[in-house]
Amino acid sequence: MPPGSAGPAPAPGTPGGPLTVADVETAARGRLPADVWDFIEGGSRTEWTLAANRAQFGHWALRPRVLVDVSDPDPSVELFGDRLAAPLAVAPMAYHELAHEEGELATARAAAAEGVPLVVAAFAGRGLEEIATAAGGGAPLWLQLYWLGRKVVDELADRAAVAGYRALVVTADAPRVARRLRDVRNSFAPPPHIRAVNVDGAVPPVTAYRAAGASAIEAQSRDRFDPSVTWADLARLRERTRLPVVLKGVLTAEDARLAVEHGCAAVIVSNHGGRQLDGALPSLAALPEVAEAVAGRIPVLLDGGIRHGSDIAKALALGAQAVLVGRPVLWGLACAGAPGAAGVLRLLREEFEEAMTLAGRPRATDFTRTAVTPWPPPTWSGAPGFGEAIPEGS
Ligand SMILES: Cc1cc2nc3c(=O)[nH]c(=O)nc-3n(C[C@H](O)[C@H](O)[C@H](O)COP(=O)(O)O)c2cc1C
Ligand SMILES: CCCCC(=O)C(=O)O
Repeated sequence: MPPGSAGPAPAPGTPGGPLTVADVETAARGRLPADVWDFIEGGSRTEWTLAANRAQFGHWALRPRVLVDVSDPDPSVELFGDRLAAPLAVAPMAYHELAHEEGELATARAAAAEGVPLVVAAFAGRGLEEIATAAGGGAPLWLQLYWLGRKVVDELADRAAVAGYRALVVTADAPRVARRLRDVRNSFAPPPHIRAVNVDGAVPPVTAYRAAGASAIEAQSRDRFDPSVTWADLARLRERTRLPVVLKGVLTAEDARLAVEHGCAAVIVSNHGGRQLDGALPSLAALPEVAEAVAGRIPVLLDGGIRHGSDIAKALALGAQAVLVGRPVLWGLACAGAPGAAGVLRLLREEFEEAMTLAGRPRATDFTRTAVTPWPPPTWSGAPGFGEAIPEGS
């Protein structure tokens, strides 16, 4: 049990429980050791991109339609042959046991209860087969991969296929883990009982890299991530596996086009939650150009800063078919284990359903480009226009 806590906090949706994702965040903070909190919450360097991810949602406003029959809103969407209860998935995050002792097993149960995919991280603390058992077929599982050498990647891809995973997610924005100053100041390393069991043997445990004034996670990545990989390696993996290959960490039209050309089944517009290239554009700002370049050929997903149902609506309107949510799921886990994480997912789905109903857009696919407008309008002096051309002379 995390220090300072006396049993589970109420999960969202229970009487007296949190009403917003921000409430869950506040409750989680009091339940986690300071260095773990910093690792989860933090971004790289100045944390500009981390803040910009959130701020960008404030630069778009929804355009509601009225007198539309919204008696039966349906937030579900289909991805890779699976029907999802909402256009929502759990983003890959290493070491869920930092938030709760049941780790990814609890998250898998939460995702299954809510009918949304869980992207299991290569650096999960539980075996990918036992996570599949915990999900019990209720949630599609996708496996995230880092470039840890061809042998490790191939083995993980094969195990995922055998265990019934539905997709592979290749993270492309991390040739190494960026410098995260909070982790450096805290000399952060996960405690020794938390191990990346799926890559154990191939990669020395992260605690082996523990050093004063350094992040063990960054040090391990510098030692073991392969920064020489290119599109050719992605193409090779795609040819080798029968699972759809999703590329995570795309922020430009150029890379989106290359992803389509190299046979990716989807792209995830992401800056790794502001944890990799500091100064990179906010993911919502990159979404329109990626969606335009992809032109409907493959699904476009987005993560980074999703904290409300209306954020999901805005992302869909700007070209995403679904979003992934990261930190809030760990906050839910920290508060109340599986029910806490499920509560966060349910809260986001319910908020999204409310947005659908009140915006007069009863299907997820009704959030087209006309469902949002830049805010403040680009013609206002001082408004930068965020992704829209500013008219001459304005
Ligand atoms: C604690 C933590 C660990 C993460 N670990 C991974 C990882 O192992 N692989 C990966 O591709 N992304 C990882 N990410 C990034 C998430 O997949 C996702 O891009 C990001 O958290 C989304 O932003 P959000 O937290 O604002 O929702 C991690 C993020 C956090 C907060
Ligand atoms: C080697 C684990 C990396 C985790 C990660 O990607 C993150 O903390 O953002």
